[in-house]
Amino acid sequence: MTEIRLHNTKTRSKQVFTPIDPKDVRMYLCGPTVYDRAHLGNARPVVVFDVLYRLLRLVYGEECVTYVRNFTDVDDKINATAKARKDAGAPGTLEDLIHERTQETIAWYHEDMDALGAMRPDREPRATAYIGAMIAMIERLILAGHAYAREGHVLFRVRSYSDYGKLSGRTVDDMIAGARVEVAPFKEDPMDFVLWKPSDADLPGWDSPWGRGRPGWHIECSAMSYELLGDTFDIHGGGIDLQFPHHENEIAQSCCAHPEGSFANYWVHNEMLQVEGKKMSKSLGNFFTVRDLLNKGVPGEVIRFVFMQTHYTRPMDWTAEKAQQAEGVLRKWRALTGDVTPAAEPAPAVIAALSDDLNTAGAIAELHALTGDPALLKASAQMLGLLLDEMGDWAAAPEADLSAHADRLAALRTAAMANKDFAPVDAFKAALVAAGVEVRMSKAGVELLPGAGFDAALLPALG
Ligand SMILES: Nc1ncnc2c1ncn2[C@@H]1O[C@H](COP(=O)(O)OP(=O)(O)OP(=O)(O)O)[C@@H](O)[C@H]1O
Ligand SMILES: [Zn+2]
Repeated sequence: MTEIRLHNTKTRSKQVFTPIDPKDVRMYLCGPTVYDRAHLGNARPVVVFDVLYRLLRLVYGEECVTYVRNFTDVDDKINATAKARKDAGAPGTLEDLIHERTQETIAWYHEDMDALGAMRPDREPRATAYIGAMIAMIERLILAGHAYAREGHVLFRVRSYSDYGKLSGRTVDDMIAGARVEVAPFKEDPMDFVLWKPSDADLPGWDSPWGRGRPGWHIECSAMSYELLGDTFDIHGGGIDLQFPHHENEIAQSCCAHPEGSFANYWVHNEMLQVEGKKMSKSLGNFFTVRDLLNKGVPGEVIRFVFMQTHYTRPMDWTAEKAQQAEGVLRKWRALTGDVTPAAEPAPAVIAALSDDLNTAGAIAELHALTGDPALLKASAQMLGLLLDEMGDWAAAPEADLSAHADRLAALRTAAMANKDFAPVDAFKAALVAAGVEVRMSKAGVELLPGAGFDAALLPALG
């Protein structure tokens, strides 16, 4: 059987992956909070873990892998968007509007992630369907002395769990010094975190032994993974931004509520998609959505390809240039493999690259070597979620012929050199750029290339 190696954050090393039960390989990924469209950064873990899911299914068998990714559908940000709609006069109760918002966001999420060629996980639990399981887990924690109730809140007693901080390699004292922790009067210790909190009368809430309230974010993943995957499972994934405190807290809760288990054996974290060196995030406002790109005409397959060119443990930027190169390669491969029936198995070298801690860039390099064997190329690319029929043959649309526009721009430039009036050149060039054309002007001549957001309908008239 193919040996898979994964970088395990827990041990800070690349390890051979040995499942607990090869007939039932179990993976949990922290999913989105469903209050708005996913930005491009949110899509990175989806693609990374989709590649891992596909690999696990190939190695262990399609029926032998369970992949769970949750939807966090209880959150202040969701409430805020629903409230804004209500204030703007939308009909229905706040509860209706919250439900409407989460339903709509989940549908968008599916649409956008489907477009990236990501398979749907086997289970996609919504937090609101597991409130009972969360309450049960919190009760166990209180009974075992790992949590305490105060003023309608329940808090996890961080100092009661001696392994706290192991995943992220910090001591509790470092964490207190380094993090801005909320010092609330009901906390025994500033590090303690919320398992349950009271809810305002007009916001979603559930009856509990501690009054009407709602769960903290961290307990959601502990409860849902326990219910669906058990007290010990194989792989837990998420963005590196979640390592502390979210994952640290998940471990503390799960291991203290179910000391008979060890929670997740392998922790796999993807690095961030960045914008000028900073994490793309809603709070920094430096984001664009997957939908923005798709609407600009960037095929989902191109987005996926660009992601896979960088190892998941490295930060990466999105650039139009990378998208353009990816598009060029995919067009070529799609033309080569169009009607070809894929080979029965992917190339061993592609599987070997993926098995080596998801070396997707290495796997793509292997694909480049397979262009002489279209059937094998197709089977191997499909292993990576590329060249799939269900992604639609976007590459069937011919590349735009921009030669007439290039000639026109060259003629305008020649005229401008003579009469020193560059305004017409600049205007024509700006119109091309607005249509998504990449304009390269040099002494040698004018070159026009359709960029990632190219739209032929916006091309300027030739006059
Ligand atoms: N820039 C990024 N690059 C890669 N992964 C990211 C990035 N931003 C968020 N993620 C991941 O996206 C997933 C969904 O996260 P979540 O819904 O909490 O994001 P969010 O709160 O909308 O994002 P933000 O961090 O922008 O506020 C998580 O696994 C998280 O690690
Ligand atoms: Zn989680």
